[in-house]
Amino acid sequence: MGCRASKNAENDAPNRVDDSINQELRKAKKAQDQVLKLLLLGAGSSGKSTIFKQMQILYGEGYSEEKRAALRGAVHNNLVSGAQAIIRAANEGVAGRPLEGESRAIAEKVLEVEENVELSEETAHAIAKLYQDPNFAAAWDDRSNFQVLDGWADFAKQCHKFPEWGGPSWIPSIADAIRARVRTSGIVEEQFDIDGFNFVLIDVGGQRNERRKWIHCFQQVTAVIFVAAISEYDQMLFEARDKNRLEEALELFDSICNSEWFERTNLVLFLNKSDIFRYKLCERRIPINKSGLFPDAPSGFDYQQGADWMRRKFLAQKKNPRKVIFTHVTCATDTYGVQVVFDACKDSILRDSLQNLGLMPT
Ligand SMILES: Nc1nc2c(ncn2[C@@H]2O[C@H](COP(=O)(O)OP(=O)(O)OP(=O)(O)O)[C@@H](O)[C@H]2O)c(=O)[nH]1
Ligand SMILES: [Mg+2]
Repeated sequence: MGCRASKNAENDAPNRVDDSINQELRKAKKAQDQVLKLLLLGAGSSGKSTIFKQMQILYGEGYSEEKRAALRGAVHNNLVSGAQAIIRAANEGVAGRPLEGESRAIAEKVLEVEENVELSEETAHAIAKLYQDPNFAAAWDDRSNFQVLDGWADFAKQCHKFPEWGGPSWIPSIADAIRARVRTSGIVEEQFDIDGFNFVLIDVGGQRNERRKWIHCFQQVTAVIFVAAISEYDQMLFEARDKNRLEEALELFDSICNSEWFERTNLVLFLNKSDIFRYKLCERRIPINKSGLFPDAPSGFDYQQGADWMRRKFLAQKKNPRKVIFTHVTCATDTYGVQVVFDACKDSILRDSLQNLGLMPT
């Protein structure tokens, strides 16, 4: 008997180890079978789709030639419509100074170009020439006064290289593809396998008329990534020209972070467009309270103080003191920067969702 007892005791030990390994493996498998749903929310133009593109580059199939070629038309439209907006703003006295002489004649031609038309050599060179005009440049500098794409100059700087850049056989670079602006309408989603975990990333349109569609994605969300463009403190909404963009982003964040839908959902706040924020605040010295709407903002031009104020201002919208919101200052056009930030988010999202599933000690 003694011998059997001792034999059993000997056999028990490896079984317990095997059981606990199996249990851990089952837990890990269960965790990996979970679909982790990440929802990108935020106002129009805040940078949601740019983050989405970066995730495709970092964790998806990347940005193939085919995908980039499909964005040629978008880049052409961004370039031409941006130039037209600047010309109108200059000539109508909204920004900069009215164009004169040869530039005025060139500008008239550019205004005649229709949307969705292949970029011609004449238009490319006309825009390259206008880009050198001081009155046109002054209007571009005053771009907070009207609606124009933030990254327009990245395209304008290159169009003198036509046809190597912008020509019929040109394929946008990855940098051009990241900057190409196509307003999102509806809901776009893609699945990514990241470190063996199954993430679904959902991108929605952020302009006001798009937001009624958001509710369709609100169920079983693992984490909301709210994207706010902190550089837009002196700009008006595209869809409502009397509404300050930062004020809109704060109100929207208020409704999301206090929403019953997301009571138990991880919330990550991206304070985005940090590069433009730095340029506006430190180089152009545009005060955060230029609109008069943010009297509690720092009056100086220190980047860190400004970014810290933005963080506090957004977090002050939160009504539940127990709710944890992870914040990151981001530049969505910088692939490496997005990777670093996403790595940090991913770890906290995974830890939290595994705890919620009872797969990890709290
Ligand atoms: N310089 C700079 N540009 C950015 C940044 N994030 C986004 N952009 C640019 O801002 C523009 C708008 O970005 P999108 O990603 O299309 O914005 P969105 O939030 O998806 O906008 P909707 O689809 O209308 O909701 C694009 O031209 C981007 O290249 C950033 O951090 N820095
Ligand atoms: Mg979008």
